[in-house]
Amino acid sequence: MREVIRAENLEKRFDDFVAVKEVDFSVAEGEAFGFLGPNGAGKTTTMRMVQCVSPRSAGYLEVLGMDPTTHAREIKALLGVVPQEDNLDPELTGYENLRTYARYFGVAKDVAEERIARLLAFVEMEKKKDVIIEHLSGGMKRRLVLARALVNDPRILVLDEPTTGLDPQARHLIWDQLQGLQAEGRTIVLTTHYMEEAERLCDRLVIMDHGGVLVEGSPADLIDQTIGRHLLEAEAVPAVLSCLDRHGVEYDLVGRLVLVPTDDPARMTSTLLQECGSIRLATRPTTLEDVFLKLTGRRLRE
Ligand SMILES: Nc1ncnc2c1ncn2[C@@H]1O[C@H](COP(=O)(O)OP(=O)(O)OP(=O)(O)O)[C@@H](O)[C@H]1O
Repeated sequence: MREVIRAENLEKRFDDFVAVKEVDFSVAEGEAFGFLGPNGAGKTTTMRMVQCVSPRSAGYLEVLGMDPTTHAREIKALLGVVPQEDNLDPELTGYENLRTYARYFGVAKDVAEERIARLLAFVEMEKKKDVIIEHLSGGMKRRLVLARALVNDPRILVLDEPTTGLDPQARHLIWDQLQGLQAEGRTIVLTTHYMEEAERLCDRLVIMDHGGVLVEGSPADLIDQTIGRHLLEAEAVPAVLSCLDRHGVEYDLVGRLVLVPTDDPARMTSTLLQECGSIRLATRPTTLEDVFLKLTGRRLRE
């Protein structure tokens, strides 16, 4: 598959603070690629370099075969950007916001009208297209920002926390729309601190922390390689810990819980129940949150 973004040893410094350090990643055409990490991990800073709005301090970066330092205009014309903060013009309507962008990108008037109508339908905002932005809900604004990012018919869609702050229904709608866009063949690059979003949308992702990349892979690979498919959670009482030790089972202690990776949750459950009597335990699929916890000792959202 053709590579559309490549970063090697990418670095961004603000004075003597290194916000992004020695980051490597590559994005293939048509895939959904994610940056998952807690606040301050360096996700937005990385995205801004890709979007050609913040020059890199060191390293190599190529977007659609071009260097953002020398070809910012050409790259920007081929990107659709959903920034972290909604920056729609609050005094204009949704339709007017889209039309302003179409003019900015020099889209011919008749093409723009047809495209804006199609995009408003796509994000389910036809009925509200003439309402001024400040009278819309957060989810509606987010959908309009997504539609606006598509006005120039971009090859790559770059989204910085597309669903932060939205309720579950609004979030699911955006997820469906992003999956639809990927099915059309567009490349999707997104940042998120929601592990569910990363698991659901991303073919591959990097997990970032403190400006660096911890691991890269598909959600399933990262889970398999770091922990395994299932986790058993039990109270970290002495009877449980000594039972696990007796059986030579590895575990992690997190607060008052013991987390036990297992390929056979039913067997592990019955062993513990037989040997420890009445204890509280549960098994569940491993998540990327668990992967992050395992790698850093911290939760994604603390
Ligand atoms: N213009 C700037 N000047 C100085 N420091 C900055 C600047 N922009 C970002 N930083 C710092 O760089 C680090 C990474 O910030 P960044 O916004 O990339 O994190 P993030 O992973 O996107 O986090 P969030 O999930 O909160 O958006 C933070 O410590 C931030 O304070």
